[in-house]
Amino acid sequence: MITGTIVKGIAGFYYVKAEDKIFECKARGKFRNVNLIPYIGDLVRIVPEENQVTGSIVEILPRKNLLIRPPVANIDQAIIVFAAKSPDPNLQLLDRFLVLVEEQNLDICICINKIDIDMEKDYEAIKDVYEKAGYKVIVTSTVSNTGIEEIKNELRNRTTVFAGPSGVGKSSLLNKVDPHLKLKTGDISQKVKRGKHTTRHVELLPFKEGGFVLDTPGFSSLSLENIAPNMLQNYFREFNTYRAYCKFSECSHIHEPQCMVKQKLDEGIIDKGRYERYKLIYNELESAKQRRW
Ligand SMILES: Nc1nc2c(ncn2[C@@H]2O[C@H](COP(=O)(O)OP(=O)(O)OP(=O)(O)O)[C@@H](O)[C@H]2O)c(=O)[nH]1
Ligand SMILES: [Zn+2]
Repeated sequence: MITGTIVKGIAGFYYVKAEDKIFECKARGKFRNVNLIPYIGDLVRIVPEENQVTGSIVEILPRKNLLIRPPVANIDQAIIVFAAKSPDPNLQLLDRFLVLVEEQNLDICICINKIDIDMEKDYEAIKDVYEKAGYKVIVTSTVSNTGIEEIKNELRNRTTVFAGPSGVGKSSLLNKVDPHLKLKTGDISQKVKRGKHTTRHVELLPFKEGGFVLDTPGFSSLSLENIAPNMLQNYFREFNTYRAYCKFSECSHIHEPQCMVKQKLDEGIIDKGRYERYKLIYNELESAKQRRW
């Protein structure tokens, strides 16, 4: 019996990477009977057949976590990729990504790519805002090879989901850190054309220096509607230090008096843009909640 990681699943077969080989495996009935379904990312024990190509999964080892969208187990971290230019950074979208990932309790790293075409270096101000909020920010360019080593350091021996809007350079970055990955890159229209003919499976790609990356657009939807409004503050990590000092324990940090979050906003310690986006998402979640009643 050997231990490996499920890297993809197609039509009832699970592909398990173990001892530097990929085994095509069927799941044995034993754990199916107790309603255990293997997920991509699961660490499993397999019994290889003599041919060393096929085998059976006989046990699923305990999971560290399980993402629902995309459905993957044992993810260590998310790298959220944005472009400094082309497409211009949409911070409202970035904060939504962050909320979703914070909710999943993963380590987070923000990557600002394409800095080679940001002549005014506008990305520096964005980097500053998110570093102050408590995030690690890596700036990269696949053209000038900036930050590639830093991304490698993040990926090594961990399982990472790469997320971010279309066209920011996620595939280009992954190809830079490991040319073996050979991901398709290009302009969006080309990809859409190709997309019609290829089914995209969720797949963990083994990183040559150890670890896995998840090849997927990441989060297929950025609907936050399932988050209760009063939970949202937990996912703006720069509020964490202060919210215990608000007068009201149920403080939403919007209209209550003696709110420490608002005080820190006035003092310039909490970023105004981040706070405005918090308010926007909060109000949106409130209206979604009202609609449900
Ligand atoms: N100037 C510049 N262009 C880049 C950089 N990285 C990627 N690009 C270009 O940006 C375009 C999109 O890159 P992709 O790697 O396909 O982007 P993606 O994020 O994987 O896109 P989706 O698969 O649609 O989510 C391509 O034309 C790349 O050549 C960079 O650092 N600088
Ligand atoms: Zn408050």
